Amino acid sequence: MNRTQLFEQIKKKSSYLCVGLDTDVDKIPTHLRSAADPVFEFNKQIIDATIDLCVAYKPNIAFYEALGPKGWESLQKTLEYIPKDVFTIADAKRGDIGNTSALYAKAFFEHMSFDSITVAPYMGEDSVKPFLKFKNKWVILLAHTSNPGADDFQLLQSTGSGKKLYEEVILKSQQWATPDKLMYVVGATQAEKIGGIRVLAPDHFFLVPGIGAQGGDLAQVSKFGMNKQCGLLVNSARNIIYASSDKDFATAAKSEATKVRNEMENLLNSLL
Ligand SMILES: O=C(O)c1cc(=O)[nH]c(=O)n1[C@@H]1O[C@H](COP(=O)(O)O)[C@@H](O)[C@H]1O
Repeated sequence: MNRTQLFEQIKKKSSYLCVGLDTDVDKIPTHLRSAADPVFEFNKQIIDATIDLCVAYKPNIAFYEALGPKGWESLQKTLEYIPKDVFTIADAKRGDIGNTSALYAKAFFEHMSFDSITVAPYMGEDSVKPFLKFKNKWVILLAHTSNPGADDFQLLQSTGSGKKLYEEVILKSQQWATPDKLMYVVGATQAEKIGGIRVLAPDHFFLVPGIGAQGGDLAQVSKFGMNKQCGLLVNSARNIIYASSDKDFATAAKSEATKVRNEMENLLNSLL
C-alpha cells in the first residue's frame, strides 16, 4: 500500500486507528481456549469487530514468537485474514548487519506479506537499507519511543550538532528513503515533542503507540502531529483487545475502538 492509498483509507473510514494485536494467550477469554487455534480465533473476532473502525493492524511479533511454531502459524493465519486494503505492521523491531537484515526483510515481506516492519535504527544505514529494497513495503524506524527508558539514550545530545539522538535518527534516515517508504515511531507519551518532530519530518507518517494503557493523549498527539495527509497512525492494543475478558470481548473491543475512532473523526474534521 502506498502513502496516497493509506490516506484514502483514512478519509474513507474517518480513522487513523491502528489496532495492536498483542494477543497474550493468558488473557484470551476462557471460552476460546479449547478452540483449535485460540490466538487466531481471538484475533479473527477482534478483526471482525474493528475492521470498519481502523486502517491498520499491528501484531506485536513477541506475542507469537513466544508460542513457538504454533505462534507463527497463528500469526500467518491472522495476516491472511486481514483484508488487503488494511495496512499491516509487523512489530518486530528488527535490524542487524546487512546480510542478516536482508533475511529478516525476506521473512516479513516475502514469506509473510506484511506491508511494513518496525526497525531499530541503532546499527545504522547498512542495517536499515535491506528493508527498504522491497517495492511497496515500508520501514517504520524507532525515533522517540513511548517507554520510560526512552530517555536513557534517545535524549542524548550530540556535542557536534547539539541535536538529540532521536533527532539525528530522523534527519540522517531521510537520506536513505523518501516519505513513501519510511515512517517513524513516536510515542504518544512524547506529545510535547511531537510538534518539533513534525518540523523535522513534515511529510512522513508517524506510528504513534501509547494512547490508552500507557496514558498518551490522542487530542494532543493529533493537534501537534497531524500533517495535510493526516500523517498519523495511532496504535492502541490492550485498551481495545482486552476491554472485556469475558464472552463479550469482541463487542467490548468494538465499543472501545468506536470511542477512539469517533474522537479521530472530530480531530480530522477540525485539523485537516
Ligand atoms: O513500535 C511500537 O509499536 C512501540 C513503540 C513504542 O515506542 N512504544 C510501544 O508501546 N510500542 C508498541 O505498541 C504497543 C502498545 O500497546 P498498548 O500499550 O497495549 O496500547 C506494544 O505492542 C508496544 O510494543
